[in-house]
Amino acid sequence: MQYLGQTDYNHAEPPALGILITNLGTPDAPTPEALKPYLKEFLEDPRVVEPPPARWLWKLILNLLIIPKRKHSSAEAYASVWDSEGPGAPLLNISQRQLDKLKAQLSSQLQGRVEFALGMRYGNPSIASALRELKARNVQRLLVLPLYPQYAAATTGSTFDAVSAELQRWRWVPELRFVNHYHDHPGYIDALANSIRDYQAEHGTPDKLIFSYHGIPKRYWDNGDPYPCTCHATTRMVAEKLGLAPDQVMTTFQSRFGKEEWVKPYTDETLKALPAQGIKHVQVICPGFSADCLETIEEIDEENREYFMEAGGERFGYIPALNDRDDHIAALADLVQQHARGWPEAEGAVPSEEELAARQQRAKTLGARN
Ligand SMILES: C=CC1=C(C)c2cc3[nH]c(cc4nc(cc5[nH]c(cc1n2)c(C)c5CCC(=O)O)C(CCC(=O)O)=C4C)c(C)c3C=C
Ligand SMILES: [Fe+2]
Ligand SMILES: [Fe+2]
Repeated sequence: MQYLGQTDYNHAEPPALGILITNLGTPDAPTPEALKPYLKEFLEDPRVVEPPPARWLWKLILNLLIIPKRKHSSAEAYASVWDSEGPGAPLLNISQRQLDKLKAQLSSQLQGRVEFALGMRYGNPSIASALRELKARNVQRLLVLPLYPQYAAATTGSTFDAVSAELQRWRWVPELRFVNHYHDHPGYIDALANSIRDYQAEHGTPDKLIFSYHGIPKRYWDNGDPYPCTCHATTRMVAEKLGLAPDQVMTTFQSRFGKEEWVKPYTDETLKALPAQGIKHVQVICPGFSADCLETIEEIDEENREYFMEAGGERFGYIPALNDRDDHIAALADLVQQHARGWPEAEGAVPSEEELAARQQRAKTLGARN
């Protein structure tokens, strides 16, 4: 095994703090050909589908039965949300805007050299490519911020796997910090509450405000995944902030995959049942999605809207994800600042002119060789 190293390392170049933001990722195009490798990478991840004891059997079923069928329906769903601007996938476009705004906000707030990159867990730009970009910019301290507010092994845990798999290949491993979750961060809760107020100022208040989170199989929760509990915590904190009574809000789980039981209540079944209980006006917010994507635009705002209206609902509102709202970016910037504290150089110990000159001198003497 040849570890990745830089043989012409420049000792005079000041080291940088790297901020890597990540999200789930998206196919390169809304076509069955592009969906095939994306779904394969995604669904072969053992953090996502914790495989039965015979892993080879799951891979066989996945590649021979599931992907050949699903790549067509998924491509169709992606085509319906594909943007005409930017790279196309909403998740990627929005993530890029989040990165640019976070960079603009933090560059003036953090001291010393700071470099930023965006990496996707599946598809492109990959986490490995983003890390190499940061390495090329002399990042020696790394802060990873997965844009999943609630920790889940399938998302945050899997991101850790991808980051560490890449770093295991490096000769000079950077110092590493990894944000685990921010489901209860005051800035995040405020931004959600503000986004609800903004939406309701225009569209009125509903009979029920539904907080819909991506689900996980119930088995994962039974085995110790904290995810459903932290989803409930986010709902409770936002409801308290808005002064809403417990019966005015509800937490549900969407995006089931496969036949086993997932955490309940299910978003789709709830929306189909509510009109018969006299709840005719709902608004849905998806706080677990930091950016709008297939699962919010197509699944909630199209598919689930239809379920509700067909069941006798009268008004359905989808409250957009926090995306690149200023208060969301401010919350993320605060999170980065909190986690970047206490690193000697990140605190502002930028090398002095004399130190830089001395480093240059040493570099010359050493022939700039590592
Ligand atoms: C067993 C399968 C899946 C688990 C577990 C799972 C957990 C999980 N996912 C997200 C966030 C997103 N998922 C997205 C798409 C998506 N998810 C699954 C399956 C599982 N997810 C599939 C097969 C897909 C692909 C789309 C499809 O074919 O239906 C997305 C959207 C990506 C996009 O490009 O827009 C996000 C975001 C979380 C937060 C989570 C566990 C907490
Ligand atoms: Fe998912
Ligand atoms: Fe979905």
